[in-house]
Amino acid sequence: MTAAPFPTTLAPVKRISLTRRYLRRPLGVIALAVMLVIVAAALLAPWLAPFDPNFVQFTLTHAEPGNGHLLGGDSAGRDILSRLLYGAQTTLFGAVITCGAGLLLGVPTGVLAGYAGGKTDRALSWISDALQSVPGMIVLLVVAAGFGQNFAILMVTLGIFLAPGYYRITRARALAVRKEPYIDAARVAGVTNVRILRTHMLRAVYAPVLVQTALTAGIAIGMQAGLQFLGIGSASTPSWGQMMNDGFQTMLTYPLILLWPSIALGVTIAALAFIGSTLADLVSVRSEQPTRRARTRVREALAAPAAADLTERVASGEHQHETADSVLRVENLRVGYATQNGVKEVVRGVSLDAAAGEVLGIVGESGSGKTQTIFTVLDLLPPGGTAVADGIWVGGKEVGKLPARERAALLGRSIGYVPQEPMSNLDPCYTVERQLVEPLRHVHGLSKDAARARAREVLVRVGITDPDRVLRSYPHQISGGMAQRVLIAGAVAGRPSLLVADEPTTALDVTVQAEVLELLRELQQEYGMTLVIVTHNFGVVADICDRVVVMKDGRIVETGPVDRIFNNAEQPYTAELISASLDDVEDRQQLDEDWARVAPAVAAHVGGEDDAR
Ligand SMILES: Nc1ncnc2c1ncn2[C@@H]1O[C@H](COP(=O)(O)OP(=O)(O)OP(=O)(O)O)[C@@H](O)[C@H]1O
Repeated sequence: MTAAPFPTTLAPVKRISLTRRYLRRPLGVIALAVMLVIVAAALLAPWLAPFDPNFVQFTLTHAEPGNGHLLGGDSAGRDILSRLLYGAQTTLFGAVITCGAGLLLGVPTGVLAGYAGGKTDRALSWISDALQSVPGMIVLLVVAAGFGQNFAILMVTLGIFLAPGYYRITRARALAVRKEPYIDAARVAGVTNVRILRTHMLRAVYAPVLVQTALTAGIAIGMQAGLQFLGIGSASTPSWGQMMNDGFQTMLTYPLILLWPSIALGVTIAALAFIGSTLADLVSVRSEQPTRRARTRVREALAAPAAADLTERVASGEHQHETADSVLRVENLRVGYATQNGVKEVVRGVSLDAAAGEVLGIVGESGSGKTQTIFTVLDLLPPGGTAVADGIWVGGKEVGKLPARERAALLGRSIGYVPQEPMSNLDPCYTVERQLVEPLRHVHGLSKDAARARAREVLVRVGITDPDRVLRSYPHQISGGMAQRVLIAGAVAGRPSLLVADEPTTALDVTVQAEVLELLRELQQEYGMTLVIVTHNFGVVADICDRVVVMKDGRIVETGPVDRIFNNAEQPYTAELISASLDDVEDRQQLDEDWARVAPAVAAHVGGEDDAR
């Protein structure tokens, strides 16, 4: 038997370090190598430089390369290569001082402002803004007038002016992390603020700080060269800016004198820019988006015809209705994600359908692939997810064959969606009215007044007694149960033919749960909709479903009318799940043991059906 092309159980998630991910980017690796060569040249200058950088030989004035002087001589008769090597020291030293000052000032204050908020945030942000509004170059020239010979002071001053760059990114990151529940949990557990700042906060900001440092170093090197070009700094310390000044004087007659330091400066700044942009790519959201190649790889693995005859690859589930009679029909759906260990397949050949007016329950334990299945139908798979199917039909139309725009229009008009978390599915920036009225106007083409009247009418229908107040409210002004009613109202307001509800009662308390289920059933009957309800709870299935699909590990274990499944489940796994769900007594281990026992037989059974079809 051929080996399965991908793991059949979920692979453990491996965390890949930033360094390893960086080393996979060729452009970043080249830039880093160039930078390392420049750093090595600077550090080893006393050994690599063939001459003293300030040693003057009259015969070397404006000399062409050759005679032991690889890059020739400058206007004062000094060896250009030696001055370049020592100049690299000055340049990198200046960049380190600037970045150090920026880091020391910007990072702790940014983290503190983001974490503490309130007055601290306002005061520190005011200082940062003020610093940015001061013309830095003028201050640098004033400082240069006072400490012209001491370049370190000048670079520290530059670092102070570049600190707001660090401040802004660390403050924004800390503001976001401060709202995370794990920070609240740490506080409740008695972890001190200083410790939270040192651990959680600094860890959260380190990646953007790395990116900022690469960019700041590039800016610092450019500014430093500019100041040295103007003649600021000690004349006895070789620097690239000074060398450019010298070359500039004789640019037309001896262009090579200007060329060498310009190349050194350009290459160094470009290397830092590439390092910065590679890092930015790796730590930004963009890196979570899979590449086209990765998508193709997943699609090929999911559709691999060579593996089609494997027991693991047959479709599971069955169709009860003709395509023309089905409001929803899914055939052999596979969903996968690219991981370091290959393709992780989370839905493994699911076939199901639902007719007009039918209530279909998709039930299964956590991670069984219920949500991924309906997310594919709704076109809501997260960016990393890739789906392949023999076909998905909504209202008799094969959605996969429609152009993206038509598909969005069809889904928007035909399907209403009730999500799991009511509060996080309402935009806190807009009133309930705006959120109900906008889709009715723009998707369903109602006028503003008609849309408002419809929104009010459905709010009343879902049991909201003061619809005008709720319409005026923002999401935080209403309760969770009311928010779920608002979402149900929004889902049915466009009179869809299919209503999909994903664990619609999970986030609600028990009394509200029963009311919401009752409401869904009433609306389904009243509007004649098909209702597909995703749940892990057989109690919900018993309450409102006509038919049920039982899922485990991305496959359908069993499907049938609710009465039959409850009274005479064919699969022991289903029976265990029912009793665990209703009585809450069976333990998890028992479920797993039963599944391990029957899994091969189930796979063979559904495989046989699939082949026959
Ligand atoms: N963005 C993602 N990247 C990788 N794997 C994912 C992603 N989203 C979901 N999965 C995996 O897909 C599998 C199925 O998830 P799904 O959300 O469909 O489960 P579920 O049956 O709806 O469970 P629950 O009731 O807990 O939501 C899980 O193993 C999950 O880890």
